[in-house]
Amino acid sequence: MSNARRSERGPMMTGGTPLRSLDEEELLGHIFPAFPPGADLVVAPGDDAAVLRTSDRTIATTDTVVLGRDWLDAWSSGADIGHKVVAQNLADVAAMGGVPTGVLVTLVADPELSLEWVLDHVRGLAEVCTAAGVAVLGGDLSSAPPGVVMVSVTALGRLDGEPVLRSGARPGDVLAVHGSLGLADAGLRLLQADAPDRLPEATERQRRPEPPLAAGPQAAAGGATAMLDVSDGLLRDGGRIARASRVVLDLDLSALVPDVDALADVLGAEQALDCVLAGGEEHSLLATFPAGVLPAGWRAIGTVRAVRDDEAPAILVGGRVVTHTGWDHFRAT
Ligand SMILES: Nc1ncnc2c1ncn2[C@@H]1O[C@H](COP(=O)(O)OP(=O)(O)O)[C@@H](O)[C@H]1O
Ligand SMILES: Cc1ncc(C[n+]2csc(CCOP(=O)(O)OP(=O)(O)O)c2C)c(N)n1
Ligand SMILES: [Mg+2]
Repeated sequence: MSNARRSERGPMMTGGTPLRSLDEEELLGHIFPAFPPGADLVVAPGDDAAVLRTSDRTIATTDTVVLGRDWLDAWSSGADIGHKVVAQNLADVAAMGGVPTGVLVTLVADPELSLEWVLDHVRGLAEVCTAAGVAVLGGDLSSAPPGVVMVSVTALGRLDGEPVLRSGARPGDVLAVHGSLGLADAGLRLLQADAPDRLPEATERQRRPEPPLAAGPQAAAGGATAMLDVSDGLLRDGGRIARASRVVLDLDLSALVPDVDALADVLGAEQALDCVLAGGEEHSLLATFPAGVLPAGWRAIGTVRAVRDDEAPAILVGGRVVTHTGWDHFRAT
């Protein structure tokens, strides 16, 4: 391979032991010891499939990250990516009102990828699983063309009550958030500007989202009528609740001032507002609750009202339509 081709691949693939020097069994022999034991794991990884003791209703979700689309080698370590891909999956389980129980992990990689990156990656994902009491059930390995690395995680979860859907918001409900808004997008912008140290909290959130997992089942038990995690931006994800529930969500801009202020010194007021309204990858939880029942840790950021004859279901800011769009994988902007 030419040096030019190697340098395109970046440090993940240019130092250490390339995966092509191992066979699959050897690689799995390195990977399995990193996984947490898992109290409900009846058959651990290594057989044709794992066996997990679980509830009678199981939540299932999957999310994938791709090098160059979801992270750059220069920004994130293997452990960061392990943390991120698991956290974003567990956030989807929490957003249904469930408790995550297990994950399956598929790594598809250029054989030049280093074993050291993979082991760091496995350590990062095992850390999140251990902290959340989640078992690693297994996964798959496959090779990929030059420069390609992707990790796909499938998460399972237990549902103790009723699932909280996107479609249950009712006029008169309060719109509330648990967690920060805009930090991960601010971190992305700072990484893109090669200035990650200007707001370390933001770059850390971009690298390692911290979804409030316990707040999902807490919200479900506390009467949440609709819920999701903010992965594509407050307005875009809020719009999904509005359309599924056939209501109008009206954001109260004054409730978002602390989020904007936390970013404005570094990014300026306009970009800070953009991050808060449209920033993806935050994985905070957004939910609606009947008025007067907001559980601890949730803060009201708006209201839910009926759709008028002359309008469609939508999310508004201070009663007005806004044009910030949020993240979309396919649309060229
Ligand atoms: N390729 C696909 N095939 C089948 N279902 C899909 C596919 N991609 C997404 N979905 C489903 O569409 C819905 C929305 O997906 P997505 O926007 O990724 O949700 P989230 O933001 O919660 O991860 C989910 O129910 C998901 O399972
Ligand atoms: C190199 C790079 N470019 C762009 C982004 C920004 N980005 C990637 S995915 C995404 C949105 C969330 O991802 P998605 O797969 O849509 O999550 P889901 O909604 O399925 O949970 C954003 C803002 C990034 N993190 N890294
Ligand atoms: Mg998804």
